[in-house]
Amino acid sequence: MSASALIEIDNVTFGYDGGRTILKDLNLRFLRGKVTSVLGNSGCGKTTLLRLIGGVHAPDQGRVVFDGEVINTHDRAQLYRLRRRLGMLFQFGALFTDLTVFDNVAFPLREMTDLPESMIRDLVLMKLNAVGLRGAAQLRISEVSGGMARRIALARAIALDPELIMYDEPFAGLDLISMGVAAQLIRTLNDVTGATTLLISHDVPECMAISDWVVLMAEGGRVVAQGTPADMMASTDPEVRQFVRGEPDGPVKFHYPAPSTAQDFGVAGRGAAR
Ligand SMILES: Nc1ncnc2c1ncn2[C@@H]1O[C@H](COP(=O)(O)OP(=O)(O)OP(=O)(O)O)[C@@H](O)[C@H]1O
Repeated sequence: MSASALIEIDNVTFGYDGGRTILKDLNLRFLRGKVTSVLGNSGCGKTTLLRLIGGVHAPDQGRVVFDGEVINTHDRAQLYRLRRRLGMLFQFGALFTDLTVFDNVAFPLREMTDLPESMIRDLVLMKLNAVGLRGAAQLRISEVSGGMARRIALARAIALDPELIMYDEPFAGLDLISMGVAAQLIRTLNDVTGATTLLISHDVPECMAISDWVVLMAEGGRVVAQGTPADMMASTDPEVRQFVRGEPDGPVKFHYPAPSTAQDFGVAGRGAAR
């Protein structure tokens, strides 16, 4: 990949509290203006990667670089500056249920800027318009559907015009139509705002449909493969094929290692089991 990376993960190794290594010697680049998806099975370290980029944790080894600056989790002023440039949408990115849709989106603008209320109003309505919910501005969060709530959270995540938008499982719990809408929105918002998007998810078809680049990660933060969605779909690597085609069995086993069923259910060789 070229030099225009917004985020660089250089030889990063990390374990929580110095415990088990979650990411080992990880190297990745996320290019400016692109939508990149990181796919991988549960527990392989995807959320951990987002936390390192957000400066929540520091790597044990290696460095995380944001726009040429090494993230230093001890430098509070730097973190504050970097986080203002980041929009994060977490799986259960809680909206304030007692507030209106409008006030939820206005929240980061009121907290982080000194803009006059008239300008906040215009910005909020613009963001809501971008997610198709300008007309819902005065509803309370308790009155909106799950799919709408996700779009509101999205409008809130982009309220401050972040340069990097990170999504953690943005499709979780959505029905197929809402999922398609959310996916297209993520793509559109990236392109319209000129942001860079990083997405972690289990939902392969949605990620393939909207990403410029896809990274398949496995246990320990091992990068199994990366490439364009077309590259990934055409891959003959059994591990990639299993993942992108959702094949039930392949190198990654469905079952967590366990004693044999015969042993667990007490049916081992009937005659033999006493
Ligand atoms: N705060 C924490 N302290 C200790 N261990 C953690 C912490 N957060 C995550 N882990 C462990 O780190 C590993 C990677 O977790 P992570 O959430 O990054 O995976 P993931 O790929 O995002 O999984 P999922 O797709 O299920 O969200 C898991 O084994 C998890 O149990």
